[in-house]
Amino acid sequence: MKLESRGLTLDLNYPQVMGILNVTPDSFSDGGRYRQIENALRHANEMIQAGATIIDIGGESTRPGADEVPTDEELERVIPVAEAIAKNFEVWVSVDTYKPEVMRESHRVGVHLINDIRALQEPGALEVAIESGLPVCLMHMQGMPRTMQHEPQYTDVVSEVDDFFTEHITRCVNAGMDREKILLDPGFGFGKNLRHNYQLLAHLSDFHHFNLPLLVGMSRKSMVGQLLNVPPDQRVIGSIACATIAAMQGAQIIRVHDVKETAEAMRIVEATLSAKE
Ligand SMILES: Nc1nc2[nH]c(SCC(=O)O)nc2c(=O)[nH]1
Repeated sequence: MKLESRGLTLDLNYPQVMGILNVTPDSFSDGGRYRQIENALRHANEMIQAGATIIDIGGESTRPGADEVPTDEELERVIPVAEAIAKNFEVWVSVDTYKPEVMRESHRVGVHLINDIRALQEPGALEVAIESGLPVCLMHMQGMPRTMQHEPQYTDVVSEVDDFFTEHITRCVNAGMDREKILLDPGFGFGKNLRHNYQLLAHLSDFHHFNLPLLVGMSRKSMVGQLLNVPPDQRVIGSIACATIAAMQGAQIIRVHDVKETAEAMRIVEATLSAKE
C-alpha cells in the first residue's frame, strides 16, 4: 500500500512514524515551547533525523477539557511553521485541524496531509478537503474535547467505530473525494474510557477490511497513564508498547511524541512481520 501527495510517496508496507509538533501554549506534553518557528524547525529536524517521515503540526490542544482556539489564532500558530517545514525539509507535513480555513491555507503553503479529528464534519471542511486533493485522515471521536470524557458509552465500541468509518467514507466519496485519499483512525482517548481504548487496540486489525491506511495515536495518552500511574513525560515505554501492538496488527502510521524510541521499535516490528511471510 502506498500514499501519494505532492510528488512524495509514503511506503505503507512498513509502519511510518508521524512526529507530533504542538504549536500550542497549553499542549499537555510539549508545554507549548515549540511556538516559535526556529524552535519548531529545530524540533522537526530532530524528529526527522530520528526517523519521522511525517511531521504533524497542531495549533489547538484537543486534550480532554481543552477550549477551542479562534481560527485566526490557529492560522497564526500553524501556517508559518507548516510553510517553513515544507520549504526546508523533504518530509510529509500534516496539519491537525478541523477548521476549513486552516485546511485551505495549509494546502496553499505546501502541506501534504490533512489530519482531522472531526472527520471533515465542520461546515465547509469536506468541500475544502476535496478541492485541495490532499489525503485526509478521518478520526472517530464521540462528543467534543470539552466533554468527550464524561462517561463515554458504547454498546460495542469496535463495531460502532467501524460503522462510523463506513458512514464517513461513504459521505466523502459521494461528495466527490477519491476513496484512496482517505485514512482511518479510531481516535484513542477521544470519547473512550480505558476499556474502550484497549478493546479498540485489541481489535485494531478488524479495520483492515476497508483496505485503507490506519493511523493511530496513543502516545503519552491516559490509556497509558491510567495503567502506569505516571505523568505524560514518563509514559514513553507504555507508548512504545501501544505502538508495537498496533504496528504488529498492521497499523501503517503511528503518531507519537517520542520518535527515536518508536522508530527503533518499528525496526523490530518490521523484522518480525517480514519473517512471518
Ligand atoms: N489522527 C489523530 N490526530 C490526533 N491528534 C491528537 S491530539 C491529542 C494527543 O496527542 O494526545 N490525538 C490524535 C490521534 O489520536 N489521532
